[in-house]
Amino acid sequence: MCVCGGVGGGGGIHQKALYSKEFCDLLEEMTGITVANKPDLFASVYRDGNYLLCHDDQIDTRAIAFILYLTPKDWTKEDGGRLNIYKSVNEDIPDMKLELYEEVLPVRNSVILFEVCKKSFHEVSEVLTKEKDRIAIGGWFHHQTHVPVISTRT
Ligand SMILES: O=C(O)CCC(=O)C(=O)O
Ligand SMILES: [Fe+2]
Repeated sequence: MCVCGGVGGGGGIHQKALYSKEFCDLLEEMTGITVANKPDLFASVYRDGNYLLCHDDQIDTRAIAFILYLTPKDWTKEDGGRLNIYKSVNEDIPDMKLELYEEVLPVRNSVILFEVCKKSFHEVSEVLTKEKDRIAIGGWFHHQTHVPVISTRT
């Protein structure tokens, strides 16, 4: 499952809101996954020439990944830095053959959420501009109970 949305009202994402029961309940309503209310958080900056190779995010009890883009307002397709989401063609060996499912432009103040699972392959394509930084805040909500990791790729 993969959801894209906007952050309205100029409020942005606050740590307090992310750590609230209300937000976890909303995630559960949207995804059917029960998560703990202590997500890991990270901030990232990709500059000209930076990229992230394809991976599935699976580590420990990660359940739902989220990324909020804080890119300049005028980020375009030509600037690169897309989040490419792949779909697995082979059910039994998920990383054997991947097809591009969606290319997400990191639009300022947009949020993407996706389930972390053995098929959640994605990558960040190369940033192609010297003028703009691809800044984002992201993280992972964890399963409340332990779910064994199938693959050790990250
Ligand atoms: O910045 C993004 O769009 C994705 C980053 C990512 O996949 C990661 O940090 O694991
Ligand atoms: Fe990732």
